Amino acid sequence: MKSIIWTIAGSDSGGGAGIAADIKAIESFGGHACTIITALTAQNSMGVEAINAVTIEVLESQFAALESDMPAKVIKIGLLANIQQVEFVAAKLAHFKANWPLPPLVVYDPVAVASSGETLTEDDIIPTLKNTLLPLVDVITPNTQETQILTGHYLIGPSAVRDASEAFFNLGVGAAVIKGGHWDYPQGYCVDYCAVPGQEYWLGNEKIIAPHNHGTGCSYASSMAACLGLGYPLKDAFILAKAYINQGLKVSVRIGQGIGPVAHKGFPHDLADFPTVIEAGSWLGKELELEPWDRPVVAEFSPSETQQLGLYAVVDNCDWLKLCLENGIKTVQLRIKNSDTPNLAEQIQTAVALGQQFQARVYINDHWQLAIEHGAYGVHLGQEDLDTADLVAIKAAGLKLGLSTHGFYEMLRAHNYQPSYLAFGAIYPTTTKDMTGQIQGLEKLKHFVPLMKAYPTVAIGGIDLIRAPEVAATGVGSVAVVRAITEAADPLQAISQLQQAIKV
Ligand SMILES: Cc1ncc(COP(=O)(O)OP(=O)(O)O)c(N)n1
Ligand SMILES: Cc1ncsc1CCOP(=O)(O)O
Ligand SMILES: [Mg+2]
Repeated sequence: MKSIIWTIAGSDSGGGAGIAADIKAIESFGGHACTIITALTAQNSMGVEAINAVTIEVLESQFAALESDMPAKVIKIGLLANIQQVEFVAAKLAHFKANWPLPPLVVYDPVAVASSGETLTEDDIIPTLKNTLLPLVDVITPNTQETQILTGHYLIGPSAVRDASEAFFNLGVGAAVIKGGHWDYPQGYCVDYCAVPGQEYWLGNEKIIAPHNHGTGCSYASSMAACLGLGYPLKDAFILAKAYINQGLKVSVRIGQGIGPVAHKGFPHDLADFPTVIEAGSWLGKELELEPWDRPVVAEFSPSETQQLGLYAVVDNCDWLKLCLENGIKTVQLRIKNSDTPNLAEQIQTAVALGQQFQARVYINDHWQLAIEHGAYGVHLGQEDLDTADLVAIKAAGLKLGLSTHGFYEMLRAHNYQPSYLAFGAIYPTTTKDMTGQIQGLEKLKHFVPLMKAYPTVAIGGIDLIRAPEVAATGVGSVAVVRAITEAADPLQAISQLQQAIKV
């Protein structure tokens, strides 16, 4: 079933912002948009002529109609035209959060000032917003000006952005997404910030010079709301919203005599529209004073000799490794999770020798120092290893590098390193490893594979003989399995059947 997203916002008679933008963005991501209209604005591409706030009775009737039949997974809020509306909406949200079996997430785009410059709300609305609404907000998506109005922080640099997000947390907001479209820092770049207490994400891309950008704020917040409704983690919703806006800005056109609307072009599919995940150690990271600034981002690892790594067996000892190689598997990983395994170094040495003997690609999981020491073909690392492994040494030793990713954010982070292959997981639930909250599903895999078509790609997690054909049909170059081989009644037959099943 489609996820239901309510948008509580004003209508824009010009069709570029507010409710119109929200519906288009939500539907682009496959959500179902329901509307609660707070004001009928009279505006066009030249500006706002009138704001006709609806009465509380009209607001109430819209809430009542939806609440009884179509409860929301996510509620996105845009224009609230006066203090009474803020108080009324806040009371409703408090009620939903306390009483609904599945409390809705609340995304608030604090539309304080229209892009055309006209004030859309009453001047004295701010204290009421802070006291009643913000404590109920899970994600706030202000621009520079709105951040300044709500927090008092003038965004002159990265530390001020952090201070502003802290100020939002102190007001009871769960997560702050501060949009950098209006600040030119670093010069020529557009940098966006997303934070929850204790964790921050920075995204950047070259500024897109697009005069027709009406409705970008509404569309950004609605995209985030839709992605959260689809169950994407915040950092992935952040990436996708940014890509959606970039995509729309690049093809926006004049409609009317003034500023045209950002275009709505569906789920973003072109890597060129996706922002860069800003790493500490990259030049953008240094500009933003991200720590640790002295850990360089090492890129361009030894490329794979093939895009199609085929059936990929992930095993925890050399007996299994040998059996897989003897039965024709050309990509195998030695994954020994216990670092105290007494003969770890010998096993790695044996695995490397077996790989050479069978002219196969043998990757060593985690133990990159021993992999270098024993001249392994490659290493497979996880996202957390990117913060600790000596990538300079791995690259210098000529080892191939495979990287795990779980979602859009991690995929784009891994892309910064230009590894030898990218793995996407877990595609299905698995008992081999705790992947709680990280199950991607086939639909996301269908997005990942074409976006990362420059790399050999691997799908892992819960794949068996039945699922292997649908996984292979996504175009992924390799299917990695543990239990489908190691727990098969007849492992040799399983290997042969899996090899057949992934031929598309
Ligand atoms: C092919 C492949 N993909 C993903 C993983 C998972 O690696 P990682 O994230 O490092 O987790 P652990 O395997 O170390 O638990 C993998 N091993 N192989
Ligand atoms: C190591 C790993 N990383 C993501 S899922 C997974 C385990 C895959 O095991 P299985 O094929 O048995 O589901
Ligand atoms: Mg690992």
